[in-house]
Amino acid sequence: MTILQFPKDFKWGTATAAYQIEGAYNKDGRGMSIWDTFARIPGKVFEGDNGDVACDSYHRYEEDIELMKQLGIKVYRFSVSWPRIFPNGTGEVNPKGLEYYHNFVDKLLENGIEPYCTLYHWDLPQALQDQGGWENRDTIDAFVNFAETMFKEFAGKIKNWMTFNEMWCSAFLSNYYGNHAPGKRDIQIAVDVAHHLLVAHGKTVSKYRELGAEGQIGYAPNVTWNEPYSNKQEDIDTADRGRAWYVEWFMDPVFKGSYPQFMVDWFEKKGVKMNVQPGDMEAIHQPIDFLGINYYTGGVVKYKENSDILDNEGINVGRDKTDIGWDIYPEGLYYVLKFITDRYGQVPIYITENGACYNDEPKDGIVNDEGRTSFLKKHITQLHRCIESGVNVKGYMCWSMMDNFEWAYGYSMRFGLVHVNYRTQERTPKESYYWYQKLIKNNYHEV
Ligand SMILES: CCOCCOc1ccc(-c2cn(C[C@@H]3NC[C@@H](O)[C@H]3O)nn2)cc1
Repeated sequence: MTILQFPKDFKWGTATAAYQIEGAYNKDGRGMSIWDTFARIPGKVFEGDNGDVACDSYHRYEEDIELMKQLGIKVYRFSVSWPRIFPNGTGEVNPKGLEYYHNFVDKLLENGIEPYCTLYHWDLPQALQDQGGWENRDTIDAFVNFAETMFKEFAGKIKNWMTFNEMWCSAFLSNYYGNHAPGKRDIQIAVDVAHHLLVAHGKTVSKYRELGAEGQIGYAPNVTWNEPYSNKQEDIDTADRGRAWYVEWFMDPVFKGSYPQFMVDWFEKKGVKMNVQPGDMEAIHQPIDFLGINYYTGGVVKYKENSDILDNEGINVGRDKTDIGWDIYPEGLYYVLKFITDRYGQVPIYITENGACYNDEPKDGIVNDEGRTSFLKKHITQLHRCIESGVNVKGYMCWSMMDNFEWAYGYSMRFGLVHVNYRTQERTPKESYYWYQKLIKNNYHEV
């Protein structure tokens, strides 16, 4: 047996997001978000599920934090519901919204758990969407205003901030594929939204520096690793596009101050214009303190003309899959993190999401989710390879602390270390919870 020892101060944690767990959608002054609206459109979400109640964590956060304490996590990644703080997106602050997050963060700190706060995890106030949402550049300043309010209100309590979760999903899944809110299907809108999100990120980082806020700030892109189906140049090129759509498109502007030219050329060939205003790239290109990485899966891609925006199609090469149908590809984590480090240097990295969907149910009070434990073992092994290879990994946050609203899949797909009975709200730690508890206690993984 070999011991894979993690660094002494490695930050083991878990992650969730407001719309997916809080519920209380209309409680204490919260305004509507685009996901409240989207989930109410027939056919958009599995069986018409929505986040009205979710895991009811708005009322049960003390119980949830007790489960986190027993798990032994050092850090907890959560997101703030923008419409709970600004029901109309801007203007009047909702004091009950601030009060909720003060109580929540105080309880985390009381239990020795460091809060890692994501400012935007997809729940844009509907009032701003009514003005054009992220297509409208005015939303950039609305976001900076929201962020500034949070930085000032939680100064000294929250010292780890992420601006945006998975910009690729907010831009392309939501405005090109249309699977997520607001559900548009227009590549030009998607590219414009991606750009506005990046400008909002950069302006928020600048505001954070201007305030002299204590702590660190970063963001959390989602990445994948695409292997070419063959050594044909057309397959290699399409695999590069597949990677760059998630990695370079959202990281080059931050770390290099420019978009990857080969992708700009590709999008322009597909009829997309780059609507970049003077000063935008400089605004985006602000030094950050850490990079969050969300990794779930990777794939093998083959060139196929006009198959979709990248002219590539995924090929099923027979890898095992989780219950949501995603390939289990742990090595992809190693390859993508090495690629990122080679391209952008030793930026501190936190795995801000990694986890698996397995829909096991309790039997006699036990949830034997061995698939999830196996997935975690394989990915944590690859993470150790990264550390051994010089990747500056500082922490790992398992997605997710508990089963929750998995967007268009509703409650049909379970990613939690803790099972949630949505009828009774009973929480049941799964066997993977106990494996992760031991890993955290030992700070090593034995293979
Ligand atoms: C139809 C074409 O499809 C192309 C790829 O489509 C997807 C779908 C989904 C994802 C996806 C989902 N998740 C999990 C969430 N991360 C944040 C947190 O809220 C989790 O719930 N990460 N990535 C990526 C790509």
